[in-house]
Amino acid sequence: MNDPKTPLSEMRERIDSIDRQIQQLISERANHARTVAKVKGEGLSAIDYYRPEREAHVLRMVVDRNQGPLSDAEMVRLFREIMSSCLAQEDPLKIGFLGPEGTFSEQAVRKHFGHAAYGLPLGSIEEVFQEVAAGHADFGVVPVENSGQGMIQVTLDMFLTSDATICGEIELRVHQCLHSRSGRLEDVRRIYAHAQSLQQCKTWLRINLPEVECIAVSSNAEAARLALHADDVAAIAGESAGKVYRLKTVAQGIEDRADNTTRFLVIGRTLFPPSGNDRTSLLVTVNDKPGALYDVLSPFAKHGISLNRIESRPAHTGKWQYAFFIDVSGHIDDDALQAAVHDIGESAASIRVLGSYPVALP
Ligand SMILES: C=C(O[C@@H]1C=C(C(=O)O)C=C[C@H]1O)C(=O)O
Repeated sequence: MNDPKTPLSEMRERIDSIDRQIQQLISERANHARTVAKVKGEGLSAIDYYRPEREAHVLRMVVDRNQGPLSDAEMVRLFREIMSSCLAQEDPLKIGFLGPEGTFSEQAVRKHFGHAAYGLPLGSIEEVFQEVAAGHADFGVVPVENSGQGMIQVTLDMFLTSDATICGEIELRVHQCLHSRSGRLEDVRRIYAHAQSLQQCKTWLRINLPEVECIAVSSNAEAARLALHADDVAAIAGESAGKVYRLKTVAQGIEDRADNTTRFLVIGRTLFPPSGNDRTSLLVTVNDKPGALYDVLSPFAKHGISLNRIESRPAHTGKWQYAFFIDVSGHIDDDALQAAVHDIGESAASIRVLGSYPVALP
């Protein structure tokens, strides 16, 4: 006990022993997951085995059991990666996202599907929808809303013209950084970033770099790529984009709102069963007549369903026709929601269930 190294080496031995057990259990788990996959059918691909509702349930149990010291989000991340590797034993899920590498969309893909999934960087939100529809990607991940700036209209409008379903939602805390080749604030004369990111950092830019020219480009990762070519150019992007393009960080956490969060949707081609804590997205079009919106909303109150969100867009089907994107609590298999959808169908021009999916995990 007098040797100060003894307690340390004892602790390390204990950690080694725990690691051996963890590793053995992970292997055992992977074997079970493989057996489950065999039960579901031989020779199928990952998308046939993948059960988002079961994964959400597994992760909620992880949160319920968690007693620290690691946070719920950390525990969920670790278990997500274990499930990701278990599922990818067959062949990995292919996930389309708004590229290039290093975007917040890619971070959302990793948060939801883990690192064993195959990420397919695509050129635009439209392309993500197209590649999912064509079957080139199993799922797609698209941004839909930012806590400070509201809805991303391109994404909403894609649901008006495509058959995409919604299979999940992801909430990502967005931390913005300023990156450049030199890493020195005094060198910066021009800043590249996605328009949304410039908006999110407006106050910081006004205070710290009032004279600098700000230029909007197609993505933050593209901004980082451009910053590689000159010493007086900086890019606003996430930490991972800075790493991908080997830039130095001039400043971090430069977003104006401390709770800056972007919500992403997982899009696919099918609907999944209930997970126990779900949200349903509906697309309702109405004709221009008195009380149209009242007729859409009153069935939710009548059947005791909580409305989470409503957003209106021009419907593209005719002048002055409107499409309402409505998110409610519950799964479309619930009797109350079935009844509400039936009632709305009586008065609305059309109603479509975009998807029922597990509420975002931490
Ligand atoms: C093992 C299963 O299949 C897949 C793998 C899971 C896992 O590793 O826990 C969970 C759901 C499925 O995506 C299952 O359905 O239980």
